[in-house]
Amino acid sequence: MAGSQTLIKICGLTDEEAVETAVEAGADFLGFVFFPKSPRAVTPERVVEMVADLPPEIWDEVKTVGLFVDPTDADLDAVFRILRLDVVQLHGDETPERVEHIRLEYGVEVIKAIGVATAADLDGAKAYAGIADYLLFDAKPPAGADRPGGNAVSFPWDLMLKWSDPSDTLWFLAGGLTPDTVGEAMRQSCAPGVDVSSGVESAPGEKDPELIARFIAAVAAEDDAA
Ligand SMILES: O=C(O)c1ccccc1NCC(=O)[C@H](O)[C@H](O)COP(=O)(O)O
Repeated sequence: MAGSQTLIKICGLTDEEAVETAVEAGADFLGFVFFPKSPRAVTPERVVEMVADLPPEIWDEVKTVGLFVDPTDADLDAVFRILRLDVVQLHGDETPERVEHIRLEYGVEVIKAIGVATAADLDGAKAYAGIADYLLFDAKPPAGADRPGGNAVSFPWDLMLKWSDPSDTLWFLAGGLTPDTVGEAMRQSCAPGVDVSSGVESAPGEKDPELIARFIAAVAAEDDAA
């Protein structure tokens, strides 16, 4: 396992080979999408199958993330009855109070996604700093998109240099990253973590193991060079 300083989340995993590649290459977070309209949507039963053959010792280093959009407690219960997740990613309009409730009620870490187009969007994120365990800064969806994330769209990475947070909550840069762009994105944003979905796919919902390995190697190379 390679391992790197910058946290790496591979999101929208849908098959065993991609999961194994992500783990072997050194991903820190494995993301599974529980948003029915997504081409990456999975069931909790399917996630149980996908991770079943991973060596148990990896769970000291790797976290499972379930991605939801404005979930009710019933939505979360339906997944947690079958699958124990380490982290819940909230990609909708969840309030800080809702983030806090989910952390306490489900005993999980929470990643709160924040849509970014301009520096003004960073102001709204401050309400979640120190409440969510991690923030994830993602591009706002294009007009007419049928999902709030996973759209292969970027925002200006250097906007993140304007982010200041006394609580030092860890954060991910997301949105349209690829193996070819992630190094430059890391240099421009100084992100402590990076997240990718579309950029490691051959088609929506079909992860490409080679692209996953290249993405993680590119992050490690940038870490080594820094
Ligand atoms: O992936 C989806 O289909 C999705 C659906 C609903 C909300 C969020 C979704 N994806 C979020 C992500 O995969 C990432 O956290 C992030 O948006 C980066 O995606 P990408 O631009 O595809 O790399």
